[in-house]
Amino acid sequence: MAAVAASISSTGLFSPYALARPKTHNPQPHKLSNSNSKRKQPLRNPNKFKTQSNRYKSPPEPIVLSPGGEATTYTRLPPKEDFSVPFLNLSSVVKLADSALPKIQNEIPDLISEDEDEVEEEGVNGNLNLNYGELELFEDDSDSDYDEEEYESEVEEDSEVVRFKSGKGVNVKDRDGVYKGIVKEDGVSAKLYVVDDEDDGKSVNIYDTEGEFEEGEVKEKGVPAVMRCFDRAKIYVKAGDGGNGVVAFRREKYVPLGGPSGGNGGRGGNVYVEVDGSMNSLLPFRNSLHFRALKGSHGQGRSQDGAKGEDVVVKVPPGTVIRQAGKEEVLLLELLHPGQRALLLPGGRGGRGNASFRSGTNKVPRIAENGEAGPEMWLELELKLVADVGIVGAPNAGKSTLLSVISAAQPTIANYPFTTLLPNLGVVSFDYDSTMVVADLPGLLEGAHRGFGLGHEFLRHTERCSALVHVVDGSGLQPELEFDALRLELELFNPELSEKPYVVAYNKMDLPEAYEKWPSFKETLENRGIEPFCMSAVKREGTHEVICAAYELLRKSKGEKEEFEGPKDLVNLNRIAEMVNKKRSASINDFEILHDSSSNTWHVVGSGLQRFVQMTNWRYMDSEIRFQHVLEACGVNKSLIKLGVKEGDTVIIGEMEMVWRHSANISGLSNVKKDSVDSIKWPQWK
Ligand SMILES: Nc1nc2c(ncn2[C@@H]2O[C@H](COP(=O)(O)OP(=O)(O)OP(=O)(O)O)[C@@H](O)[C@H]2O)c(=O)[nH]1
Ligand SMILES: [Mg+2]
Repeated sequence: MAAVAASISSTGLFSPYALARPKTHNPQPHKLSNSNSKRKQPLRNPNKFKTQSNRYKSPPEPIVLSPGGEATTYTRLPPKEDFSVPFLNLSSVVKLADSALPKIQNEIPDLISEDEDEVEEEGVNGNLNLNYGELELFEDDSDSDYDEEEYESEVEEDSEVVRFKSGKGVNVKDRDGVYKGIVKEDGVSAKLYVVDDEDDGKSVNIYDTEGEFEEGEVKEKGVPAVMRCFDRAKIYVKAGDGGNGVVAFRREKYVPLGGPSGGNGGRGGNVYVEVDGSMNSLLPFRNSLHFRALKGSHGQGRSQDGAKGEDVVVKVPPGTVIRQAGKEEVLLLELLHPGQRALLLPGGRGGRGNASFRSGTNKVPRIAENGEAGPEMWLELELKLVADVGIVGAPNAGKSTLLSVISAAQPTIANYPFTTLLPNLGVVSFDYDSTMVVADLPGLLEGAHRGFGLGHEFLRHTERCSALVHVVDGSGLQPELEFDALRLELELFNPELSEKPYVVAYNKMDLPEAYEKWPSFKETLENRGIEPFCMSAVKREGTHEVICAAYELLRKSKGEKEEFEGPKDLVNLNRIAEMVNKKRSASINDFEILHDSSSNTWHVVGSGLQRFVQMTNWRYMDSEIRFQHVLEACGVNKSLIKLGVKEGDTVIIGEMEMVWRHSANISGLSNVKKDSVDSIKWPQWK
């Protein structure tokens, strides 16, 4: 400790470190590979940065709810260009029940006459590098707004390779007719054999892969962007930096030697997360994903402290789960109830002005601190619906119709699969006290557990439901098989789901084909100990019984849960902020030294020390002296010497890169002019 100040006073060098400059101030040599690359990036478009300051002033707009009386209906069709699933060619629609249909494979030879051999050779039995076998592409030609120019597929004459352009979905199915996903990205290429079917003028395309489709890829691409954003979002949050403290002295008539009067910087703004009951999806985060709280103002002369930076509040819908990006397994927060507010990131502390450094031994301190940098992080948000009962079933089974009949919700109903892309919520009220929230979920397909169709995106929503209603389309070919396939999907996705209590509702009883099959369906299920209900959702017959049975299950399961779990602990919503604060208050004495012998570099790592370096304002001479003093006091110098640091080695602490110089009398460090060091008392580092 003594030697440092001694050598400064005697030699005028900053010893043991010469060249003590922050890395960012020193553009030449000693730049290390791990130096902050962000700072080196040139501003590509400075205008962008100007507008960003307004972003956090306008938190995401809540989605306007469609009128639904007492019910909350969450139907919101995404912008047209964002999805392409609903406009399927009906002839190519796949339902769970379609597994019993004659396979499309058998139809192909009829459609292809001359090219049959070629198809057999290259297209069908060719080298398909896929796990799930051969695929078939069905172009989306039922879209009335179909724009030839927008969707250009270049067919190269000899190779028949088609390159897709984005903005148009092409549905991919395998030979069993099972829907696999959508080609939606630009430039995905596939080998197509385009064969015109003269009867209806449509074309049939048989797919041979170019290798672009990986199973995982299909899943990601298969979900239109709007749906990926509906219940998942990645956002960036940053708390405001603290304002800088300043060095100032009081100068006033008749007040000689007025003393230091530099004010402290203001604290940076905090980042909060708040549950907004009027929101129902994470779609607003599609357009705004950076949330930055404002920086605290700098201190001023006359001991004026800077103002606090403005906070930013990120509004999320109820049922949002927050994780740190890249560490998905660690759940940070779960926000369920409207009005809940969590302090996520506390703003940086304001730097102290020179008035705060005044002490009995140093009455004219020429030192002030930088404001502390506000913490920042990327967060993964995931929305899990908070519904009591989930309606599940194959596409087109009548799930939305059922919801529209039992609640005031008005979901879109239409005679094509995947009408429902976003879950709809409806409130079913029996009387004042007994209500339940029912979610109509998008149709399930075989393979949903592997992410096909709307797969994972929506099965997840059923996780929170206490009971399920299985709607079975009675007009399908084999309703029993459809039901079994659905149960299997749920089980494969999550065995816990299949253990939830459920009601089976056999729908479309008004249709003769459904009516005829009802006795055999009922018998099959009864033999397995399940009591199915029959109903006609459009005619509102039998729906009341179904929903009463679901309510009964819900009541029972809620009672059991309470008995089992007991009262829930109050959750500490400010957990993350506490973690940040704990890290901030890490002692300056806790550090580690890493040595890179190839470049003779020593890294001193410790959050307390790094924070100290970041807050040191190098413009002031006294800051550098204090810096040396702190390094000595917390034992960095001693440790380095002990580890064998050599003259000329590079030492890196946080943003600082320095060169080590032994002082002339290194061996007598602790004995030299001890008094001269202790004569200046620095305020304790906090
Ligand atoms: N005849 C008859 N048709 C019905 C009945 N229930 C629903 N439908 C029809 O079946 C079609 C599909 O109904 P939806 O309620 O949209 O089906 P869904 O299960 O929500 O379909 P997706 O959202 O696409 O998964 C519509 O044309 C309805 O009119 C019923 O009880 N009888
Ligand atoms: Mg629907």
